[in-house]
Amino acid sequence: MSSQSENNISLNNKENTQDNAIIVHTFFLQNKNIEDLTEFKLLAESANVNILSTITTSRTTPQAKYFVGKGKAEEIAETVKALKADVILVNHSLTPAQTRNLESLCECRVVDRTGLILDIFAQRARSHEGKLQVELAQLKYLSTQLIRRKTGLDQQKGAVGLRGPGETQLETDRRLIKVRIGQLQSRLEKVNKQRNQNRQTRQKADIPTISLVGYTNAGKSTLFNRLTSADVYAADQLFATLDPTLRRLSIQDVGTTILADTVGFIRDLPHDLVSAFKSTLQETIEASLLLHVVDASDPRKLENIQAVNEVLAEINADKIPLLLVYNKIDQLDTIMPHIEYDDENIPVAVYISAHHNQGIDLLFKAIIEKLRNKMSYFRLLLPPQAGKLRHKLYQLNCIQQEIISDNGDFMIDIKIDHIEWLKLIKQQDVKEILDISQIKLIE
Ligand SMILES: Nc1nc2c(ncn2[C@@H]2O[C@H](COP(=O)(O)OP(=O)(O)OP(=O)(O)O)[C@@H](O)[C@H]2O)c(=O)[nH]1
Ligand SMILES: [Mg+2]
Repeated sequence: MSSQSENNISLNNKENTQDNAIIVHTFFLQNKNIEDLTEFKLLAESANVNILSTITTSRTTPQAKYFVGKGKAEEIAETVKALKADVILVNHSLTPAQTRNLESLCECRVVDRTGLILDIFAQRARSHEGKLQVELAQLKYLSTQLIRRKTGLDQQKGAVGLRGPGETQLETDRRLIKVRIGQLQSRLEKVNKQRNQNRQTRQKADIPTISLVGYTNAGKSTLFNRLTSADVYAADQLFATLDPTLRRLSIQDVGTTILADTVGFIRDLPHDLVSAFKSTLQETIEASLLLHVVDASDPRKLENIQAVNEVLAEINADKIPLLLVYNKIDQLDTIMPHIEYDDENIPVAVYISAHHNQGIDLLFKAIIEKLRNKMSYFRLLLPPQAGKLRHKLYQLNCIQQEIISDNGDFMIDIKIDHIEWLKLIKQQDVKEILDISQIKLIE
């Protein structure tokens, strides 16, 4: 695979040696944000690329042919030759034509931001499901980029093997990719079913899931390890975690919960990638509580929070109770571990350092208070002899309405703090009288 137009989305060559890269970043005049470039360099390093040189330029709008201007493109080509670079990494989404034009001018592979993120994902995926998802996302990306592989792929080649008569190579490639995408999707569906079953078992047992979400490198895995004493890979790399990791976590007053560590988010995440990871993010979508971990020492923390909120909205997880966890406060001189409350005295944010073990007790406290605040609505059907339980419900002050039927059954609607509910149904006498199958959740 020495030809530059082959294997475009894979950065690492076969021998798995480090690629030497030139980084290209364009500042748009209204937004001269140096952190964008810093983050891109970190992305490149996370992909195990050796950065030879960084070329920046300013524009008001992208240029159609090369994205950068013609003069800049020539400068890039000269630098590639002088430094013997293997790849050009461009911190934007390029059109297939721009990639192709830049490749032929510079005689060097060109990978854009999406391609780079996909490459990191491909390197990181460990689970069967993760690998399937990455391959699916890569193929979807490849199919949009296909026109670039022009030479030798666009001519009529006649009916050979799988190809239909009169089909061009490009059409064949498209068709094969479509077939493979279909295969991957049906395999993913199977894996997904299994995952759903596991989740349903947990839901039946009424075990709440707490999901760690947040911008990549915020410290989710470090916190996960801190909370569960697990040994999950945490590193100063972007997208260190790809597959979700689940652990039991016992919390005082709440009981058993499941804590989920998840893939980090990043701004400008391609839409296809989000949808490819939807099933991985399912743990997030169905969580009882989200811990949104923020790197409090990042100058762009507000933008990062915004980017994460956008992805949460995209996967319909924006209605789930959420607690902001400002991490890495050891990097800031002025902030001590504390909880921030809203007007109704409900925790909204906790300031901690996962790495230095500061404020973890406060985090637990806030989680308990936050889950306490979560109300559940049930309709119970109680037999006449359940008087004692009915009395308990009255004591808890949670009965909203009660209807007594002719045969003496009680139909009771309750609104109850979720933790109280979990405690209640654990009591032996309640267990004996309450027919779980008769309980209905009311919206
Ligand atoms: N100074 C400081 N560094 C921290 C703290 N928590 C985590 N880190 C560091 O931040 C880096 C990223 O941590 P991870 O836990 O891998 O971050 P993550 O959010 O899981 O990242 P992805 O899996 O890539 O999304 C590591 O180098 C950690 O050691 C903290 O409280 N203080
Ligand atoms: Mg992680």
